[in-house]
Amino acid sequence: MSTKDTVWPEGVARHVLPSVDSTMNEAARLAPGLSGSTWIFARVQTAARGRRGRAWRAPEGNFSATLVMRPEGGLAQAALYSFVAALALEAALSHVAGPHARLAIKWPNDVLLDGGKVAGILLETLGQGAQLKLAIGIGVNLAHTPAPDTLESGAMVPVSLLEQTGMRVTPDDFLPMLARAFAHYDQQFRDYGFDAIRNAWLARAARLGEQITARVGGQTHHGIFETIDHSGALILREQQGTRAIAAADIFF
Ligand SMILES: O=C(O)CCCC[C@@H]1SC[C@@H]2NC(=O)N[C@@H]21
Repeated sequence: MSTKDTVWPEGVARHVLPSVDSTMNEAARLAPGLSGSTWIFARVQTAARGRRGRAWRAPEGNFSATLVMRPEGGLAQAALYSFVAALALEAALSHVAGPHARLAIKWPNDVLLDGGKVAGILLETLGQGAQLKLAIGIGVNLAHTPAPDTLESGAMVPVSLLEQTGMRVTPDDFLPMLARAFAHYDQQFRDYGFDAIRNAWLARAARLGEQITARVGGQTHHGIFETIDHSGALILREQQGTRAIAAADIFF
């Protein structure tokens, strides 16, 4: 690790907790009193959650944090931060794992390493109107993976950075790298809009141009993953035409 790795982005605050139920819950508790962007970081979470109400394991040695911030463009743009966060997470992991690590982003925001899920992102809005804030929760399997019997059928195989690369990175060391990468992509978004983020995201997308399956509610759609549109929706080319999918579980 070089001294540059520990540099903290200017104007961003952080709260460090030894243990918490969930950094998302702590974000909701603290948000009304926070004025600027703040990372809420915990060494252990006892009741962490994933997308769609799923449980998320967050033992000591894995990375757990939630960034509370004001989204550029308010509620309309808030969901686009899913892609900003995924790019930042991929960049921070690439920084620690090296340029040859096989990293990719699975739509919308899971980060894959060697084809397995190494990190997940959960977005929640807090407050309304002028008080609107976004909580971006990030969990990374730096050292541990959940036991196979805790996974839903069809879930991506979980992997850890340690097991795939042999790299030992502590959550405390990973936090400034991720915070810097996020500040970089957030600035890109503010300066150049979603197009810049979309292009960078597409360059790292898993299975772009390949056959995938999207499960939306009770319906299953098979097709070619063509692109993402300007709202971040996945464009699936089916035999009868293209379909824009705003939210789904994706299977390879
Ligand atoms: O892939 C997913 O389902 C998203 C997982 C998000 C987990 C992180 S860990 C930090 C933050 N606190 C939580 O309770 N969840 C998110």
